This record gives sequence, C-alpha cells and structure tokens, in this order.
Amino acid sequence: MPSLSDVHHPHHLEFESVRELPESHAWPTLHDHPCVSEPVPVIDLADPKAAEFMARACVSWGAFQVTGHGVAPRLLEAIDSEMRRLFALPIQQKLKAARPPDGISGYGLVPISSFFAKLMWSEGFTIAGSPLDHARKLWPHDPDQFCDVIERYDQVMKALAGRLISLMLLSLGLRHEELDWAGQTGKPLPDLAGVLRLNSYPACPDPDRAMGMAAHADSSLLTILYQSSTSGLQLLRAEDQNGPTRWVTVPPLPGALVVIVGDLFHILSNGRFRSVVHRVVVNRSRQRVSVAYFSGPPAGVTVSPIGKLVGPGRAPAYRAVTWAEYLGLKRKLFDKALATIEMTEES
Ligand SMILES: C=C1C[C@]23C[C@@]1(O)CC[C@H]2[C@@]12CCC[C@@](C)(C(=O)O1)[C@H]2[C@@H]3C(=O)O
Ligand SMILES: O=C(O)CCC(=O)C(=O)O
Ligand SMILES: [Fe+2]
Repeated sequence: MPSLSDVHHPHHLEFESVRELPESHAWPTLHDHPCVSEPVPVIDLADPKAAEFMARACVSWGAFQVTGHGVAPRLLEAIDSEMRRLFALPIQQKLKAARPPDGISGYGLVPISSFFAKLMWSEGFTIAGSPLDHARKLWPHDPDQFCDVIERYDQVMKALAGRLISLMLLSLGLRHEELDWAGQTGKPLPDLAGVLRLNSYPACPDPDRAMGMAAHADSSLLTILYQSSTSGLQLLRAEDQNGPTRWVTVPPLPGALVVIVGDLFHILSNGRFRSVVHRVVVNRSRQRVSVAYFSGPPAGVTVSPIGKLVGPGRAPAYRAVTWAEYLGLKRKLFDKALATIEMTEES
C-alpha cells in the first residue's frame, strides 16, 4: 500500500512499494486504438541504400530502428546501469535534484504531465548542459562516475545525430549546406543542440490501466532513443489516410537505436517527414529504462521549411521557429503547438 506521504504527494511515488494502482495513476484512455505488431523499418547505416530507406521510413512511419551506428555496446551498457543506479536512489535523494517548475534540467515529471488528469507510471531525469551539479546532489561523495558516462553518451549521440540529419537531408535530395543554418559548403553540421532524458518505467501491479508515458510527438529535429531489452514503446500509425489507426510496438532489438522524427524535422521538410505520435505502456514484472537524446538546431537558429521542398509558387506550410520558442509553445499548448505555426496559403 502507498504510505501516507505518498497519498498526500502522489506525484512522487516510491513505485516499488505500491501494491495496488492508485486512482491517481489509473487512465481511462489506454485502449483508444488496437495494439498490433507490424515490422517497424530497421536500417543499417552501413548499407549504401540507407538514405533511400530512411526517406521511405520517415514518410510512412516517422520512425525507424538503426543498426550499424557504431555506438559501442559498452557505452549502452554503462548508461543503462547508471540509470538503474539513479532511479534506485531513495525518493528524498532524487528530489534534491528536482527540476524547478520552469526549468529544463532535473528530476521529475515530464512537462506535458500538467495536461493530464492522471499521473504517468514513470519517473525521469532531464539533463541539458553539464550533469555535474545534479550528480553532486545525487552522489555527493562520488559524482564522477555518473558524469563521465553522461558526458561520453552525450558526445556520441551528438555526432550520431549529425550523421543521421545529414543522411535524412540527403534522402530528401538536399545537402546540408543547402540549409541556411548549416553553414557554408563543405563544413560539417554546426553545433547542434541536445538534451538527454533518462526515463524509468517501474514494474506495475495493474499495467492495463497505467500509462508509462502519454501519447505525444517530440519537439526535436529527431530523437535517438535507447530502449533496454524490455518493450513498451508504441507508435501511432495509420497505413493510409482512410485506414484504421493502431498502436504498433517497437520491439527491442539488441544494439539497435530508435530514431523518431520530431516536429522540427516535420517543419523543415514542409511536412514530408512526419513527426510521429508515440507513447509508452508498462508491464507487470520488469522495470524498463530508456534514454532519449533530443537533437535540435543550434541555439538561436530558426528552422523553417526548406525552399526546395516548398516548390515554386507555393507558400511554406509553417513559419520559422527556434527550438526554444517551439519548446515554449509545446509547454503551453502541447499537441496544438504544431498547428499554431501552420501558415495558410493566404498568410
Ligand atoms: C528538450 C525537451 C524535449 C521535451 C521537453 C524537454 O525539455 C525535455 C523532455 C522532453 C519531453 C519528453 C516527453 C514528451 C515531451 C513533450 C515532454 O513533455 O517532455 C518532451 C518535450 C518535447 O519534445 O517538447
Ligand atoms: O521510453 C521510451 O521508449 C520513449 C520516451 C519518450 O518518448 C520521450 O522521452 O520523449
Ligand atoms: Fe517522445
């Protein structure tokens, strides 16, 4: 049973000690669409046809799994184990590094939690910039182990995000030099911004009524997701415009990473690559952890539909935004954010 303090502060449950799903965490909307199994595209980065497959996956799914990415399995194991060490800390310790209400970094609920009457069956930690201040609060005597792994992971993801973005642009028939914000010909992609989110979905006594993470689209250009060996991630998919909508599970594939198209790539590609709505369901017996690396344009740089993709005589479908502005819109408007920057042909 939850302790008295949990009942009064249900936002921060000691999940492991809860034997029965509290009403605060029971969702009525879990079975809105059927759950099916369908083969989510898997793309080997070493394949000469990788860019072509990516274009197809981004148009039709808004996501794919990537193999042959060169990220060392040891690094994935290391971050997996650091996450488990972090989430196993007592709640009082984790709350020392709590995210301030208007801040980005720290321990706590995802910003979109405020849009829902029910709480999610998960906890998480967001890191933007140096992890050192957080690590000192969590492990005052040994902050370095956590920091080392986070910093290495961040660096490797930044490089991979740059490669993926270049390939995805190439797959649209563009070179990254053709983006205003991508600098001059021959230069590598400039300093992309990145934010890490560590997620934990504890084993749940009533998984059919609990939501790990509510349905949403990411605001990033793209998100690179490491999911441990436990499934839970689902993509919302309709095969064609009139076809039925279903939840498709992304099966964990050892060593693979999941790439999710975010709203900013949707904008950049003038809607050709679709940002995909996804959610996380939980299970009765196993804790699931994941790391999302949200990759965005350099700070202060605006993203707008690429001229070549808009076509002559047409108006772009979206206006220009910076990532910071768009994150603000998402916090305020959640799933209405993208629609508010849509432009009509007249505007
Ligand atoms: C950079 C970020 C993207 C994100 C907000 C955040 O500051 C860190 C958490 C991200 C996340 C994860 C769950 C869904 C989401 C909409 C949310 O509330 O927090 C995304 C945010 C986003 O993509 O806008
Ligand atoms: O845990 C997952 O598989 C997905 C998490 C997610 O969608 C997010 O952090 O934005
Ligand atoms: Fe997400």
